[in-house]
Amino acid sequence: MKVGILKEIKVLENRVCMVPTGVATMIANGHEVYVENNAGAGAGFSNEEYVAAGATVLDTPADVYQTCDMVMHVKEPQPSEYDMIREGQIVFTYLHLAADEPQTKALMKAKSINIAYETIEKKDGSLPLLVPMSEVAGRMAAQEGAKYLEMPQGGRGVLLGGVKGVAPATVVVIGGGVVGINAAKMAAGLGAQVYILDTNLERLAYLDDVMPANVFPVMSNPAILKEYVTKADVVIGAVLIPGAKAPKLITREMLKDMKDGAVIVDVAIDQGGCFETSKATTHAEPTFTVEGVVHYCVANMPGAVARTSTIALTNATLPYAVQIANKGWKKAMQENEEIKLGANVIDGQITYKAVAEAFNLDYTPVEKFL
Ligand SMILES: NC(=O)C1=CN([C@@H]2O[C@H](COP(=O)(O)OP(=O)(O)OC[C@H]3O[C@@H](n4cnc5c(N)ncnc54)[C@H](O)[C@@H]3O)[C@@H](O)[C@H]2O)C=CC1
Ligand SMILES: CC(=O)C(=O)O
Ligand SMILES: [Mg+2]
Repeated sequence: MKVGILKEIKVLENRVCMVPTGVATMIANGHEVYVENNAGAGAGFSNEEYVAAGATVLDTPADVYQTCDMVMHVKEPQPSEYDMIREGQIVFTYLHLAADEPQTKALMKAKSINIAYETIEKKDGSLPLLVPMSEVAGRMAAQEGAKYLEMPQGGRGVLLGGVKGVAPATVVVIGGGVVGINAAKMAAGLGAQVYILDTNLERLAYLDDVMPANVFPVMSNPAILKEYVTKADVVIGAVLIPGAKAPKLITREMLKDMKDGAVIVDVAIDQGGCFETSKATTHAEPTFTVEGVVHYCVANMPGAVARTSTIALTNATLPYAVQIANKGWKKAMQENEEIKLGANVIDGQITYKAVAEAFNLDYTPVEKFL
């Protein structure tokens, strides 16, 4: 198969979807790899390293889409690419379709085979291609919360860990999954008083076992949410219903009771965000303020630490990319339930239920195509 490595084009997105050692693995499996010019430069991987690994460098994204049977990205295809995607072409990347109707319709129109990293799911319900970036974004969320609490950044001027004789900041994490546990761990390490809210009792029990003494797992419900965001200096949004639009848990009205200069970090923004007032921002202009509350809503947080993130992401994606390339998408899905759950839009039809539901469009089970 001809495999294409596209350069990321979102603002300040420096990750790349395959490192040179990954290219060597693909080639050892009998495939050809085509890399867009300088695709790895932002993460510190030169064209020369890709060529040494056996890849061919192509000038433009159009060349990559034109040449390859499967194209890979980190982030979702951007509008400038929609018309380049070819019928029957495999597109393997994060898609986050439930938050993006224009992209969903563009991929339907393209009749391509769109496999989303974020809905590939193991038997135990874990999301192996989301986990590494959730670890990064969770850890970053505590850092960003600390940074935007500083007065020059618009925050209320509270130091996360406090100092002797002065209480630390209160951090409320909504969602105790991978993002949540990583955010809580970092905020706790800096000395904050951390509350981690989830609706899954088993998960709360686990968090209670593994979290340090300054992290308090709490069963979430609307009344508890209202109470805890009111006392928070930082609120981190980290909920997920796989593949679906994030539930709006914090309303504009609730912000009015929050402290002036408090900070929201809505990590769930890639799925639409869990605050009513969230809208996606970029690393160039990460924040805005509503009702006196600073909102940080960057949909590609790990792109800011591209070196760490690229290596962590490609460690996880490569084995799946190799399987899809070796077997073709149909056989890969027939033989591996995890990859089958990655099918979001196939040949013009939506094959992931939560995406169809997000836009009230028809759902077609992927089995129809296998
Ligand atoms: N902005 C960015 O750059 C990035 C965003 N993300 C996003 O962060 C979000 C969280 O991802 P993960 O932690 O990996 O998911 P996860 O599946 O590990 O955890 C989600 C948690 O939310 C909980 N939950 C669901 N509904 C809830 C509710 N109503 N109230 C309280 N808790 C609830 C679940 O029980 C689960 O423990 C996802 O949308 C993911 O795509 C991940 C990486 C980067
Ligand atoms: C998961 C995701 O949205 C990211 O890594 O950018
Ligand atoms: Mg994202």
